[in-house]
Amino acid sequence: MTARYVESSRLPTAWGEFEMHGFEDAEGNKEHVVLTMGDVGNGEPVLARVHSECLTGDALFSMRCDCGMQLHAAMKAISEEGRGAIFYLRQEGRGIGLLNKIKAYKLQDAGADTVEANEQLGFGPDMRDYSLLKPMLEHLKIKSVRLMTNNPRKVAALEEQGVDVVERIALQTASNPHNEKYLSTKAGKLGHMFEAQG
Ligand SMILES: Nc1nc2c(ncn2[C@@H]2O[C@H](COP(=O)(O)OP(=O)(O)OP(=O)(O)O)[C@@H](O)[C@H]2O)c(=O)[nH]1
Ligand SMILES: [Zn+2]
Repeated sequence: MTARYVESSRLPTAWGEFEMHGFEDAEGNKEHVVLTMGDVGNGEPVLARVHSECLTGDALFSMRCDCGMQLHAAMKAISEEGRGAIFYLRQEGRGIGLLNKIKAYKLQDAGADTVEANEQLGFGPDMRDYSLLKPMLEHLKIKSVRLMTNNPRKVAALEEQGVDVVERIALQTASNPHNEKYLSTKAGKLGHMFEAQG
């Protein structure tokens, strides 16, 4: 997959002013954004988050997952450093799309875990393709990152794009009764690295 740079603008947010860079991915017919703060192209490792779209968590305050809280935590961390980048990839539902994610939630309400629900719908557990990061990283001249994630596959994916992941920073948010099973499936079946919470 590839993405074409289109335009940039300012984006003032609750966590300060970011620069928003828009990319178009003709293959997936999707529009993606990268939010940056400070000079990310100066060669120093960039505090970065690769965030997969989650309409329910990012915009609708869902408590079924930790996406919204992770996005806010990443924006806050970047604003505190005054420098960083958030790659906001439109790969809703780990790449299966919003309507299929709703179908997966329905199956989860009947007892399936996140991975089983995807499989029952005929999808792999994680359909995301990170190759469209490459043109974004090149455009922004980012060669090394300190990556905020619990997902080892994201670290591997960035390294495959030729980016040096000099550090992985855990991005842990609080669990609640609605997302406990989701978080434990991520740790148990998807290899996410969570530290024990007291
Ligand atoms: N198919 C499916 N996708 C989900 C479900 N819950 C959340 N998602 C999607 O999962 C994506 C977020 O990925 P996660 O696996 O939660 O976390 P991650 O981004 O890989 O890892 P971190 O960097 O640690 O956050 C978003 O695109 C969500 O829409 C679910 O139950 N089923
Ligand atoms: Zn989510």
